[in-house]
Amino acid sequence: MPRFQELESGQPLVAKRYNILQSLGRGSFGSVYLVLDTRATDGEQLKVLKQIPLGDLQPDETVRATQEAQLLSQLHHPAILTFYHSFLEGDAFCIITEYCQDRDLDCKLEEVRRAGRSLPEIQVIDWLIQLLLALHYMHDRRILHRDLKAKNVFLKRNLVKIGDFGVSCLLMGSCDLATTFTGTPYYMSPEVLNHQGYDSKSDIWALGCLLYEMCCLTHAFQGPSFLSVVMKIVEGETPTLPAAFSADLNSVMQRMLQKQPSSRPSAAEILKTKFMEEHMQNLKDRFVFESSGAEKDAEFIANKMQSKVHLQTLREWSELEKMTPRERMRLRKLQAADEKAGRLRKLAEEKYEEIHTRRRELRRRHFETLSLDVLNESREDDTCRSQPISSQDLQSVAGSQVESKPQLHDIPEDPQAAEVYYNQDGFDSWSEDEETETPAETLYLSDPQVSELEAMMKHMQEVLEEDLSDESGDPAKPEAPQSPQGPPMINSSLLETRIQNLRESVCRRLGSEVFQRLYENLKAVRQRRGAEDGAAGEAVNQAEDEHGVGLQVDQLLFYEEELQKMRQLQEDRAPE
Ligand SMILES: Nc1ncnc2c1ncn2[C@@H]1O[C@H](COP(=O)(O)OP(=O)(O)OP(=O)(O)O)[C@@H](O)[C@H]1O
Repeated sequence: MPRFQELESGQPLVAKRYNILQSLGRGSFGSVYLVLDTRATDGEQLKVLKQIPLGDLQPDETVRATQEAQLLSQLHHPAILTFYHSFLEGDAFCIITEYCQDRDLDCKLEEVRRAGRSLPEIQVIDWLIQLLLALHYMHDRRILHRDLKAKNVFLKRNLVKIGDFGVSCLLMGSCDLATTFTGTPYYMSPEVLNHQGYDSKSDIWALGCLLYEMCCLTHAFQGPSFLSVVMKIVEGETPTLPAAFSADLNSVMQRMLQKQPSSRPSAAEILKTKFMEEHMQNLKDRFVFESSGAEKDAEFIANKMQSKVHLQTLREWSELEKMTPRERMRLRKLQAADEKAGRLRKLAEEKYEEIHTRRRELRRRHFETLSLDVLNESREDDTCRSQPISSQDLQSVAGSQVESKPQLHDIPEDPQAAEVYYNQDGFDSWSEDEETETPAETLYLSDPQVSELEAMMKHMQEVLEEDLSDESGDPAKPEAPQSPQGPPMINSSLLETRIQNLRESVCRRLGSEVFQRLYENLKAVRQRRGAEDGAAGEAVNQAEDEHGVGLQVDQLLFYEEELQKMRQLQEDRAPE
């Protein structure tokens, strides 16, 4: 199989349809590429290809991973990264997912941190609602995420999408194992660290950590060593949000970070609190506003109104001039356009009034800051724009699907050229009949974008109408997810690969000599188990741990110890 890195345009397509455009990066499981789907029929040509080397995966495990991947492709939620399909190509397992051009939440938070800013509370809540809706949808279907973290939340036109749902399970061969051994410890719950199993409440814990991170731009539980992070999670105090955030939001986060899983609310219970319901209603209104194209209507109307002013100027000019027959003909045409502009103006005034009434209503619902354009900071003054989705972004993303309209300043002064402009501008094609319908110019969002908003609104409406007290009695509802039963299926060869990858990555960053010293040092600290945290922290500091390398080495040692324990368990269970 050709290495994907070598594939460029003109090279063979992957799976006979995907053209690799660029590399997006490397994660702990494999490489990620932006691809062009040459057979896309859904308007989403850009997709993501995740290529995971199979290593020593056994054939039956490969089949199971493919089956599970197919299951994931049947999940449809606007806040869950769409999983299109998976296939085997040479020595790699490939997954095709939706592409999120605004990258992941980890990058976004880093950007905000570097700029010395913070996220406004309303933005945090907008994202929290979407993430809770996604978890609610998955938990209802007895599916757990198990690896929720900022890096697995993607941003697309300011909507959030949880990615890598179940992917770690597909790859580790066991969800229990996946939970313990995927990436970072920062989101691990006390029950996972105490080996008490993972359930839906552990996903809630991880989301609580993420909520803290969105507000404070640092991890909820931090420490200089892996062990110190673990100790804070298991025994430390529940963190509090800074005073800049509301007491209601702080209380939501603290409930999500209860040490006892049973004391944590479910996603639906959080969404059903008065505080969250109000925000959901508010978000729903803004989505209605966006998807109806009302924002673009305003721009359209403004352009048309100014065109009318321009027509008057031209008419006055022509009266002053001695007109040739050709110019008179032109004037007649302009007058006809002028009359149409008059009718249009009337329509425009009505539309304007409608939009302003709606805006006033939105503001009334404690929504002062319509323009929290986190993704597009440059448009700070544009307070009329509703924040979650900017139609300018959508237009640029939709690219060829959306025709750009001529701007007012493009109107030529020369009457002949102006005539061409008016013809292009659609005056002549605007029939009386059409005036009563929605003009084509209001269709600014592409179908997938509108349906995404509509789907999100539908999910919010469902939660708003849901009666939680009915939950237990409804036989049609799937049961809440349970902790996995029975002994975990251990795929030690994949785990070894994971450990090996981690080791190589740290070695590359530190150099093998420094790595070895740090490794031995931390190992000695870990072996004196009861040794206080400070000792491990000190050892880590010796490696100038600004990028968390020491923490990774500490984590590597933890993995190795756990692997040993699991091997021992396997041996004990093996038949004589
Ligand atoms: N669907 C996607 N849309 C846009 N960018 C993506 C998408 N999936 C992954 N990426 C980007 O590709 C890079 C690698 O992603 P990947 O998920 O493999 O690893 P990771 O999240 O960085 O680490 P880990 O494997 O430990 O979770 C990241 O920069 C991520 O933002």
